[in-house]
Amino acid sequence: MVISLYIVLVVGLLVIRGFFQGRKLPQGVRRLPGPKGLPYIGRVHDVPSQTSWLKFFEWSKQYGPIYQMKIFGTVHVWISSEAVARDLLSKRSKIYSDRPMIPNLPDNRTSGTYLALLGRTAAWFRQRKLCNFLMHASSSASLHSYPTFERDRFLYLFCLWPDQYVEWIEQLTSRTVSRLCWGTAQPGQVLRYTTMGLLETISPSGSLPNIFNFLRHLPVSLSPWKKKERGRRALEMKLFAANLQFVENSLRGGRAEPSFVRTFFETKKHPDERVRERWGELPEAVNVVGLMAIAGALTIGSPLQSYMLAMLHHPEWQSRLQAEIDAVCGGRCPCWEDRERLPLLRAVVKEVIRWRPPVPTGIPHATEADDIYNGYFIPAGATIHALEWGITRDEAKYPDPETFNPARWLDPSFPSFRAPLTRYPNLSGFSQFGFGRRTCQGIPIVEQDLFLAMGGLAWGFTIHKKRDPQFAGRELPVHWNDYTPLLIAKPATFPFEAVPRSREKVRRMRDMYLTSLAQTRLPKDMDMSAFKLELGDRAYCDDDDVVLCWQEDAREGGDTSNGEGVERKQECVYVRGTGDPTMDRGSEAVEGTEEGAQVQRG
Ligand code: HEM
Repeated sequence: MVISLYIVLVVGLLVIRGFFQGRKLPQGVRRLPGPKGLPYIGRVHDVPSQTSWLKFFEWSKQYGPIYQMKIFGTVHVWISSEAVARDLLSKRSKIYSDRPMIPNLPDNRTSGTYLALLGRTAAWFRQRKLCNFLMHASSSASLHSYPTFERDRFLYLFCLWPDQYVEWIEQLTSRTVSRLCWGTAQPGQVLRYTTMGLLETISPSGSLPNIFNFLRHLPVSLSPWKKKERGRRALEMKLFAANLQFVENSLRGGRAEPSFVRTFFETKKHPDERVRERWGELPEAVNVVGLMAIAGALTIGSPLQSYMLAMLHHPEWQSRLQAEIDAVCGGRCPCWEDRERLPLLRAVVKEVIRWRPPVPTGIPHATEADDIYNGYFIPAGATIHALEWGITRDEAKYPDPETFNPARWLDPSFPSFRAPLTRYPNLSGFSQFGFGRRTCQGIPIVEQDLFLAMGGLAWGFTIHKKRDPQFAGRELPVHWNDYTPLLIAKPATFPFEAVPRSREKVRRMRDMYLTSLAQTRLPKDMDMSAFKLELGDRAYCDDDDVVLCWQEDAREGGDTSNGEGVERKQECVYVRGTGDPTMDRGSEAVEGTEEGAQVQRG
């Protein structure tokens, strides 16, 4: 009886909704073109679960730079032209700056937890202002050199164990944002894990309810997605609370490193009450900082891996880049202060992002009112996708778009060229970071991280295709475009050889690593108790998914280097049974142990 009533109610609501959405349009106004689909479900069956952006781009070639498709009653608009995206998302941002509801995280617009997913609410406005203030304070202090210290650590670990490149890249990015957020790299590994889980929760291809949205009505007991998200969120909250506790303890001891949270606390001590109150209350600041950590933990790793892919397929650009770095830096590794004199390195950074957009489908906006654009009707409540993959393939702006060609940013004959080369190319205002009022706020971090890491890789290594000794040294094939399907896409792993360019450079890398350790190690008596997550802390509810919690001990006398190779002593943060090979790899070493294990190589 209850079920029948429920079905009648749902069908009734759908009919009413269909009636309003199917209403007559004003004279001379048309609906956007687009692929016709089956009633109600639209063309959902035609969207591949892998590299969906290629299909959306293919449709844009057929239907034009802006087209629509109805899926489960919602109008989805796809934009593949930067000009159209700017016309709507930037110039009409008053009605195009909302976010759609995510079926697998249905309170995303209102809960205030994740700024990037909030609707255009007062909380979003406040949080964005705070985010902006914290970013500005940190970037005007050159991000406290954290990206350099972490890059130096990364290069030597990559040199010792290049096969584990994904691990080192993701440690680099998650440790850097952890330090920016909380003044310590300690949370980096758990942050990676909880962020990957959140990506699955919100990505269309990550959880079934995001495609078949009626599944969101299932009770928790019948919904593996809800259970998984609850467990993930519980761990994330525990992590953020531990991080806050750590900063508070460090402040009490007068030894807090610079961080977003420290900056926030400092404003609370300001003599002027208006300044004290300007940035809101602590619980909201904890969420804002947490979101900034999430936003930076994995995104930056994607272009770093794409850089390696690009160098494997285009060795000529690697040689040119090395020549530029050698000429300008005279044998030392590039540093952030060199940026004006390294335009090719900046062009490579930008071209990697253009060639393989890290967020290829974009993060959707939503409309708050009906609109008419060039005679086409866009209804209120539509989901608007700036298809970043398509935008970077606009032949008018990027001739021969499939070719990786950094010259398009350096040579005046290309439409994307901009002078002066001491300043351009840079990432500011680049379409790949979104549009209008929702533009990405992490560009200073991305810019510095990528410049230093790509520059360091080109300085230290020649990356080339691996040869197979069993087949007369034949080159092992490397894919061009096999990317993971979540909202942030990263390349599937590939074989390669990373040859250090000289013995001298390896020696320098080791010195840089040791210096970075010395500069970043915390005093011996530092209170790290906040980070003692328990062995077996559950991240997910499935029995297999157990967080083992390794933490690198970064105190004096903790993480040590024996001067030859590197000895990694870890206490706890690892994850089993996630199906993610990156996560699984470390678990072998800790299986069955409580204290952790020593991993020694090199
Ligand atoms: C390669 C790295 C990154 C890429 C490609 C990227 C890209 C994007 C994109 C496409 C959006 C959506 C813009 C829109 O809706 O129009 C976005 C939003 C955002 N990003 Fe990033 N991002 C990156 C790294 C970061 C980092 C390191 C941070 C750290 C603070 C960050 C913070 C944010 C925030 C706070 C938003 C939400 C803005 C809002 O909704 O108001 N991003 N990013």
